[in-house]
Amino acid sequence: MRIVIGSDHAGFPLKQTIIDHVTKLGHEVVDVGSYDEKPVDFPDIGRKVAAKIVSGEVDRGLMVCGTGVGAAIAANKVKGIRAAVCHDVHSAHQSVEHDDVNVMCIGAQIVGAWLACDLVTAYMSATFSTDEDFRRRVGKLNAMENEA
Ligand SMILES: O=C(CO)[C@H](O)[C@H](O)[C@H](O)COP(=O)(O)O
Repeated sequence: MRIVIGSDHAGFPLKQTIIDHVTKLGHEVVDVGSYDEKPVDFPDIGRKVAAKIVSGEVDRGLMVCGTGVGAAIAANKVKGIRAAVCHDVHSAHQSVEHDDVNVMCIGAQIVGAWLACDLVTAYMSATFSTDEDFRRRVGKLNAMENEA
């Protein structure tokens, strides 16, 4: 798969570890920054991550900020994005299997490097279920984007 990754300054220290891990898993990574710990606003990075997915340039995304929360809020503002903070391995794969999550967000101030890599392994190995219940629910999420 092709993966986009982005972080703010708080997520930057964990980003390269995740890039190395995703690469080791056999995926291609597009890094949209940040490239150092100079403060940046996570919505600006969320916009860049989301754009790569919506354009079809990549298959999925990863975002790292301090908590993962701001990253998820930002990415979810973009139509076509289903972002979730995942700090446990079960959510990391079920979010894809049931909810077709396409941006997993991690808090670099919350989890360490080893758990982050396990989360990424679970996220990257998961696929969206063909179960009609899950498909219908995600269809309803998509429909909500076109309301109001
Ligand atoms: O976690 C975050 C947003 O949910 C951010 O990465 C920041 O850590 C948080 O907003 C705190 O900001 P600061 O500029 O790093 O103090």
